[in-house]
Parts: sequence; C-alpha cells; structure tokens
Amino acid sequence: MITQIYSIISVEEALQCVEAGADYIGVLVEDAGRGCPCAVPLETAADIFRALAGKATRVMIPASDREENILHYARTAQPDIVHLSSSFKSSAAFQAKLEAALPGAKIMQAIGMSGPEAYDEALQRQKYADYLLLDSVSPNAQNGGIGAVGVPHDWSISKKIVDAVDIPVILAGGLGPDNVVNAIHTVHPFGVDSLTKTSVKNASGKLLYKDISKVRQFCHLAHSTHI
Ligand SMILES: O=C(O)c1ccccc1N[C@@H]1O[C@H](COP(=O)(O)O)[C@@H](O)[C@H]1O
Repeated sequence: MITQIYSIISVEEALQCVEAGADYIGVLVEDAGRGCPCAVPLETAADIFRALAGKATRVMIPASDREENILHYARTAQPDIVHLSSSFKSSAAFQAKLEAALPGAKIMQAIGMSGPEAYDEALQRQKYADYLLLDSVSPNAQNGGIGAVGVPHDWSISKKIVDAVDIPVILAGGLGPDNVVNAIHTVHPFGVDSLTKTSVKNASGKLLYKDISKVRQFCHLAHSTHI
C-alpha cells in the first residue's frame, strides 16, 4: 500500500513528510489567478522535486486546463508523475507530447467520483493513464471541480472501479487517520492519498501546512493495513 501526501509547499515540509512515511509527494503548481490554497510557484516545485530525487515519487498537479502550461510545468519541474485533476484530460496525443517533453514521466488521471457514471469514465480514461486517482467532487472545488474537497465519496463505486481496471488505483477524498484503515479494507486500492485531514487549517478553514504527526499516523496506519 503506497501513501501519497498533498499539498507540499516547501523542501523542508517535503523532507519531513518523507521521514514520516510518505511514498509519493504531491505538489500543486499554480496558474495565476486560481488561488488554490496550497499552490506553489513553478520554481518552488522544481526545488522540491530536485530535493526529493531518489527519496520519494514526485507527483505534480498542474493547476491549469491548458495543455501548453501543463507541458511547460512538467518540463521545468520534472516530476515523476503528472496528476491531471482539472478539466484537461489525458489522451493518446497528450501521452505522446508528455513523453517528448519529459521522457519516462507517468500520467495519473483523476476521476471525479460524482456518482455511478464515474465507473464508465474510469474504464475509458485508463487507456491514457498509468494510474487512476479516484477523488471527491464539489461544485465549489477549485481546479476543475475535482479534489481538495475534504470529504469521502461512495466507496462502493470506487471498489467496482478497482476490480475492473488494469492500472493501479489511488483512493483520495477526505482520507485521514480516522478512516484510512476502513477505506483500505473497503476499496482495496493500490494507494491512499490525503490532503485536508493531514493539514493544519486557519480559523476560516484555509489549508496552511502539513501536520506532520497526522501524516505520520496516516502513513503508519496505511502501511500496516493488509488486504
Ligand atoms: O492539493 C491540492 O491543493 C488540490 C487542489 C485542487 C484539486 C486537487 C488537489 N489535490 C488533490 O485532492 C486530493 C484529495 O483532497 P482531500 O484529502 O479530500 O482534501 C488531494 O490529496 C490531491 O490528490
């Protein structure tokens, strides 16, 4: 079981999360004007990924729905995996362009778990991705509506997707130390992902930085849960 921790904002925080047990480290790269709470500039993402070389799998969400931006971010920041969580979706053409921009880079395609229709979408989208990430959806969510919602979705649909697709599936959406064991037993994913419930928030609910003791608890529980 792998653990993926979002959204990392500095080299120091990234290294603390690795020490706390995170296998995959996620960074959100900003597109001016979107205002995602934990987004970092491209140069910071590049610094974080350089510092993580050989220590963790480096995952980047480009907070953009424009292909040229996504390819530019990938070329500059050099993640191992590009995680598509906006309205931009992978395709055969995008796979070829990413391979040209950053040879060997993998694609993680987010699937918005809005209801039973997510099953057919997952089956289609797996053709153009190396991983699927099943994430909750909110009408108020940023970055195309998928992710950073902080609440779980219907895991019975997630389980059907895990059983049907041929590529690794990471479960996301409202996961934390309180529910990760149950989530793993219910869904049997390849990995589990956490943002909101392993972060410190301010009084108005804005995510500020990682709570390393919660990251440690989350990773320990996930790694010690066997399916
Ligand atoms: O990481 C972010 O800031 C982010 C912003 C916009 C869309 C998605 C984002 N992250 C992804 O959402 C999941 C789930 O979040 P949560 O645990 O439900 O709060 C997060 O782990 C990333 O995969």
